[in-house]
Amino acid sequence: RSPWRSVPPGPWGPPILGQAMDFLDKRWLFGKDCKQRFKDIMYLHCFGQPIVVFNSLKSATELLDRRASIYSSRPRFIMAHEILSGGLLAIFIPYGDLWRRTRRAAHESLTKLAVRDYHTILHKESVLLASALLERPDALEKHFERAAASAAMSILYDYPTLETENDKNLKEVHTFIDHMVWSASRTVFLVQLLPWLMNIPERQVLTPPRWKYEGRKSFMQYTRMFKSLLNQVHKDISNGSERPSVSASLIKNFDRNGLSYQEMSWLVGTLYAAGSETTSTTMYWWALAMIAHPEVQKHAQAELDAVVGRSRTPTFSDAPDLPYIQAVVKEILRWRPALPFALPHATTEDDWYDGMFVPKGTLCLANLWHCHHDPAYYGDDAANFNPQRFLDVEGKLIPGPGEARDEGHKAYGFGRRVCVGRHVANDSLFIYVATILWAMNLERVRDQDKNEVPLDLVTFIDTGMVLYVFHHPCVDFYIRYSKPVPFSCRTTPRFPEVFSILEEEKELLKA
Ligand code: HEM
Repeated sequence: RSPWRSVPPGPWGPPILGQAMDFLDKRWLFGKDCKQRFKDIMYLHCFGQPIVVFNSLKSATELLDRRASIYSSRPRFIMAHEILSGGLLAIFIPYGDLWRRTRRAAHESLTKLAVRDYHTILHKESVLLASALLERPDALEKHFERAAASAAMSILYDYPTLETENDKNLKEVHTFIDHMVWSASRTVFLVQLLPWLMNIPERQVLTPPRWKYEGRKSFMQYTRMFKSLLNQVHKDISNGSERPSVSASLIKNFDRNGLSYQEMSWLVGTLYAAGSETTSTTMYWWALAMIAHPEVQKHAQAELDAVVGRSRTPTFSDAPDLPYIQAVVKEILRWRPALPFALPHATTEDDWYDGMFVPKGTLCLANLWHCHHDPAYYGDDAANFNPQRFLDVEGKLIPGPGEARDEGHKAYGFGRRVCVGRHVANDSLFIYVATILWAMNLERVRDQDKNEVPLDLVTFIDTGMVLYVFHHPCVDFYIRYSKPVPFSCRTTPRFPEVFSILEEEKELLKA
């Protein structure tokens, strides 16, 4: 059976051009009729690049999870990965020995058990976040960004808590992320289209390729930055004054990891790049869900009052008794996955699926947005925010549906490339959500006439990290972080002692 059969012709005439144009108009990807139009799996052969889009959990998990041995590479990101990052950016490393070594090292530092070492950091950040939200609810997004950045820097480098985002090192790391994302997402570099340009030597006389020279120069500059952050932890280890951090654990296991110092420094830098904005974006969506669904807040707060009480903030030891809060975290990752297409995978061998040929080098995208809103898995209310779907009649957590049984969603991706930071992410989201809801009510802002300002629950905005999907002069198609249209909210403390308890805990956690 020809793979083309699964793709209806587009409105622009000849099938190939029609499909390409359809692909450009990416709104349909998020649309309700996506599956009706394109079935479970969509195959596109566009300007030499085979692309597969999975529109159902069944096909995505069948290939990306169960056939992970051949579906776990990444497409080439020549400028962002190979030049700017010297081939060391863990999220884009192709399947092979280097990826295996970096993945193993990252995994060992971020297991469910290892992440417990960072619970104090996360607890402290949650208290700071709650205080900041009570003081200045108008800067909602900024507070989530600061908390995620500060937690990530502390967990990765044992960095002191960041009061603002004006820290010099943090700014440098963000400059790198912006540079990397920009060069990964646009057809700004001809080399992405014509990879043979990589063979032009940097120092030849006629037309020296400045992009290559500049890229390599930036790589050296970023390497110095990541190494200097790691050096600080190294010094602390030598003085015997180090505290738990991912860098410390990597340095101590240096011999076993088989990673060079440079590879290690880039691995930790990548973990920051991968973990910071995903977490803050998810929190931003969560705040939107809370003000749109006051009944969910009430339910969660009743659980918090029963389990935690009103004399202290929630802690990680409360987690087993807070199933509704855990369900809220699962639901937000399902309802609004921060990366609606996860990250692209690439195949390392030819394959067949359901009578369709998937050639080696195919770029594979899971349409998580659609998978997570599929009524076949999540019922008729799949489009709604409803944490109850993860609980049984007694209020206990239940496994997710079918192929999503582990987490209840696939927001962390698939197979061997599944998000290595998911335990940190889950724990961060849990404690932030629990502490904020314990401390305050989040409400919709009202205008002068006391009317509720409408919320846009679906629209995406074109800011934030951009994911490269496909480069071509005619088709510059890329998928972005899903982010809500900016909104603000009002916060009110739930009871008078909230401020004093938060202040006390801040002091305690400082010590
Ligand atoms: C809510 C927060 C997060 C979300 C939604 C998220 C989502 C994802 C997704 C969808 C992928 C791609 C998986 C695939 O290719 O199938 C991924 C990969 C990755 N994530 Fe996360 N992530 C989050 C937080 C974090 C954190 C906190 C860290 C680090 C501490 C992290 C580190 C990574 C790394 C290193 C990869 C690349 C794995 C590889 O290519 O082998 N992520 N994440």
